Amino acid sequence: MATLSSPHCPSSSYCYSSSSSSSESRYGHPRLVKISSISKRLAQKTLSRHAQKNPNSNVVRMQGGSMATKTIPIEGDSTPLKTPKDGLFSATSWQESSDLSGFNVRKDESTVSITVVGASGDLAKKKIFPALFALYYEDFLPKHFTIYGYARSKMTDEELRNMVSKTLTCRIDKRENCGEKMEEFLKRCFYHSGQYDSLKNFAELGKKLCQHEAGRIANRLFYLSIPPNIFIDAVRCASSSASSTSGWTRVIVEKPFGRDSESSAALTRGLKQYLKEEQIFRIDHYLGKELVENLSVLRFSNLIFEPLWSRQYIRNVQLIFSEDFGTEGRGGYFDHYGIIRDIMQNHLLQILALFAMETPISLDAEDIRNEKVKVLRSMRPLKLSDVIIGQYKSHTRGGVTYPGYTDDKTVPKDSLTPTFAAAALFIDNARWDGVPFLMKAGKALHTRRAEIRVQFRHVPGNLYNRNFGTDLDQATNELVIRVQPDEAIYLKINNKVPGLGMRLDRSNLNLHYAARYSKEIPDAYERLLLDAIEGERRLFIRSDELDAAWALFTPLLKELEKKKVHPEYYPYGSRGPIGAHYLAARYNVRWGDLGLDQ
Ligand SMILES: NC(=O)C1=CN([C@@H]2O[C@H](COP(=O)(O)OP(=O)(O)OC[C@H]3O[C@@H](n4cnc5c(N)ncnc54)[C@H](OP(=O)(O)O)[C@@H]3O)[C@@H](O)[C@H]2O)C=CC1
Ligand SMILES: O=C1O[C@H](COP(=O)(O)O)[C@@H](O)[C@H](O)[C@H]1O
Repeated sequence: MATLSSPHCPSSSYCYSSSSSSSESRYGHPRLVKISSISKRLAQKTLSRHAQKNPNSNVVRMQGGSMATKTIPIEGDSTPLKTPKDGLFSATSWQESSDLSGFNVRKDESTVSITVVGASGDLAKKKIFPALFALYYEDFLPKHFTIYGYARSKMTDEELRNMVSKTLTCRIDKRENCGEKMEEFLKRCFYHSGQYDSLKNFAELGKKLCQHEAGRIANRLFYLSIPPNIFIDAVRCASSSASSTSGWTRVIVEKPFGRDSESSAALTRGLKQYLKEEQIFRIDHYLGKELVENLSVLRFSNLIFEPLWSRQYIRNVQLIFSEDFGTEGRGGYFDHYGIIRDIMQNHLLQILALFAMETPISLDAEDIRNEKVKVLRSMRPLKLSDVIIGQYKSHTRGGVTYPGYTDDKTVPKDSLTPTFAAAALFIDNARWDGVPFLMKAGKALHTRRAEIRVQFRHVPGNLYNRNFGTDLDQATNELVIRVQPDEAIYLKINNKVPGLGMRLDRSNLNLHYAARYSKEIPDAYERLLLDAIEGERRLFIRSDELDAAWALFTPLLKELEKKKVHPEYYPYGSRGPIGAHYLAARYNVRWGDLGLDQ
């Protein structure tokens, strides 16, 4: 953290300070690194992957287990490091030492301690521990790692393990030794009970972490899986009492990052009292989804897409999120935020930024984030007239009654909080001038899906126009990127129906992931946790991105609240409010997900 101090680890003569890690990201590009801050295994894996991808690179290549001493160029570090004969380590010489727990350890080895703050909660159980196990199972965690759960609830290590074990699963495509792997993983999970605002309790945690780190270079990752009103307390205490003195300290922060521009800026200021920006990993788990990450690959590594990626060929872009369940169990949280803050201002806007940004100078995190900020700052703040909001009401179908939003006991009966919203957004730059970007997000709808739909313009002077009748929209090409479920990328094209006549239909060129790839798609949290461990920031939100995102939505959110705009009610399990169609029609758009041939 900004000031590194931990009174509990005895100071090491091999104290090594680095705020970033690993020489090479999994994404195959160099970044600011200190090689000794990652484990040997992780470094070897990373470098060998780089070597495969970049056969001409002068980054050191591994040949079997043996490797001659070679120079590794480290960006941002003028002193070339040497690699010893049998592996990849820092320039410090080999040392054996007797550590706190009496084991012999090499002081130039590193370890990662991951503390899940709020370990007793829903997200920790549902996502964080399973993702950590998946990383362990796939051999992605460093050799020396320890996981700590931290929360106020009283629990023993064994009770934490028992709780965690209930949500761990093994890869469907790789079931070997699953039980054994779970046992091994659980043995490396521990629990410490403490208050989020107690320096003393965090210091006790720090002491325990030191024991596990056993004199190695200690890297510490704190995952704040707690309500946002206690973020700053937890960061203050972790920073003062439990940060690393010898390696890096990073903090993953979960959304919501405030409710508007002001509260978000206050949160950022609060965090930056104790952390540097590069230590803060603001998570938006949609950025960790496979098809969202693939957006850049699709655009920038295929000749056929990028030339079409502008107002010249694209008529509109649709970003659609729907869930077929309500706020069940999370009504208390949700009522304070609503769907615009919960989904649009972050997940959908992040996808939009990746979709619409200009080509970054490189794949480096800062270059990508610079382009995202530029596109966000080129957008017009949302106008109330370009937004419609809805709220689900109770509905009975097939003898089953589904509850309305305000039937939830934690939601006020007169709540106006939107559970559905549709909006038209515009980017005022040369590439996208006049192209509507339509967003739609809702809970308790007829289906669960997240997708990006790109509708192209009509073919000018189309020779086959008369085959389509009067509805030319039926003949436009549409590219669909289905983020979930059942990941797919398909392009709707016009095609001749085989036969002697000349009948055309619309068919799909379909890349269906389940059919094409046998490997199970990792959960977004796996990718993001691994990135945070490796110091890769491209999928995390930088503070200026966050400011730009809030600047777009804050005036609208304030107006909705000030004017007490009433939502349009829609039945649980329906396709949402009819107002969404009128909004789209105003811009000459039809929602692609509601067409006949989705
Ligand atoms: N759950 C989800 O699907 C998602 C959650 N998030 C965000 O992740 C974070 C964690 O979410 P989730 O696990 O659902 O949250 P929980 O409400 O389950 O809270 C996590 C833990 O924090 C402690 N806690 C809860 N309320 C308070 C309080 N008022 N004061 C002090 N401690 C409290 C509890 O632990 P104890 O009492 O043991 O200390 C609880 O187990 C939140 O910021 C949430 O917005 C983001 C996306 C999705
Ligand atoms: O961040 C959130 O995301 C979930 C949806 O995530 P998914 O990965 O299951 O699609 C949403 O249910 C929740 O309301 C929101 O806070």
